[in-house]
Amino acid sequence: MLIAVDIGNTNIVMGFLDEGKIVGSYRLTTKVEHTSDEYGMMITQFLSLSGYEPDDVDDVIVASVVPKVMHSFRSSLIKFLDIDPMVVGPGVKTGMNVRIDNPSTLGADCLADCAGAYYVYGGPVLVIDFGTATTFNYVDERGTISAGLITTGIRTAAAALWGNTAQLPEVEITRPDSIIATNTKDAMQAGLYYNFLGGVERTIQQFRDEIGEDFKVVATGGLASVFRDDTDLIDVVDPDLIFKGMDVIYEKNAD
Ligand SMILES: Nc1ncnc2c1ncn2[C@@H]1O[C@H](COP(=O)(O)OP(=O)(O)O)[C@@H](O)[C@H]1O
Ligand SMILES: CC(C)(COP(=O)(O)O)[C@@H](O)C(=O)NCCC(=O)O
Ligand SMILES: [K+]
Repeated sequence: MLIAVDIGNTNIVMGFLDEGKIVGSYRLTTKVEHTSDEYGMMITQFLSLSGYEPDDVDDVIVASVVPKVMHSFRSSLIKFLDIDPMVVGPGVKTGMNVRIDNPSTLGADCLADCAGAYYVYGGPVLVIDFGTATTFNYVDERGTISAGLITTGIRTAAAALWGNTAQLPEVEITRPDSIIATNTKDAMQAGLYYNFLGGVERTIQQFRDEIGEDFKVVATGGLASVFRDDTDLIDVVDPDLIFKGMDVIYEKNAD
């Protein structure tokens, strides 16, 4: 079995892949202070929840955008699974052609998302990752990543709102029943929801205007399903996209 690990700024998400099929996925809070023993305990518990033992794990591939966490996580894999993981980054073949100013600066998660989208859904495809940040990456029909946008995550933006105001509470990011908001909570929920949805739709539209070819839109990330029922500009929501990308990348590099 292959374990694919996405170390994001808010969550570490682990996918267990048995012959390319996702047989389990687990989410934990990204905390810089976690020790390798704490990670090791979580990994072995998740394995056992899915009916596996450490010995069943053939290899691990990691895509990390949090270098500090990467260190203790890697140590935990060495100590508990006796595996030094493959790390998505410079020197690892992805089959993608990254045509931005400095290809090595593209986030490993964005790269793996793009590989997943390209190999599973085909190009051209616009890949949107709704995580701590919201990212848009464009992949053409030949697998060239030619543009990437980064903006605030929905919850990150919302947290800045309640974090910088004395009287605004934390609210759930969810579709409001109506835009006719008449109390603080509803006002925030509808304001955040429609403002962000509009921004996402306009961003997709701008790609359509400037690119001049038809493309699919695939969304992933912890908050990808928020707008799912409210826009026809997103074709597919795939929460496992990054694992699919990492599986392809793993196969390209395994001897
Ligand atoms: N199972 C879930 N369903 C819906 N939203 C989730 C889930 N887990 C996490 N989230 C939300 O998604 C966001 C994290 O998304 P994620 O793509 O994991 O971000 P990152 O990769 O930046 O860590 C957080 O705001 C979190 O509250
Ligand atoms: C843009 C990101 C912060 C997104 O991180 P996430 O929301 O997945 O935690 C991450 O992909 C990153 O740090 N990228 C490096 C800069 C770049 O991609 O250009
Ligand atoms: K992510």
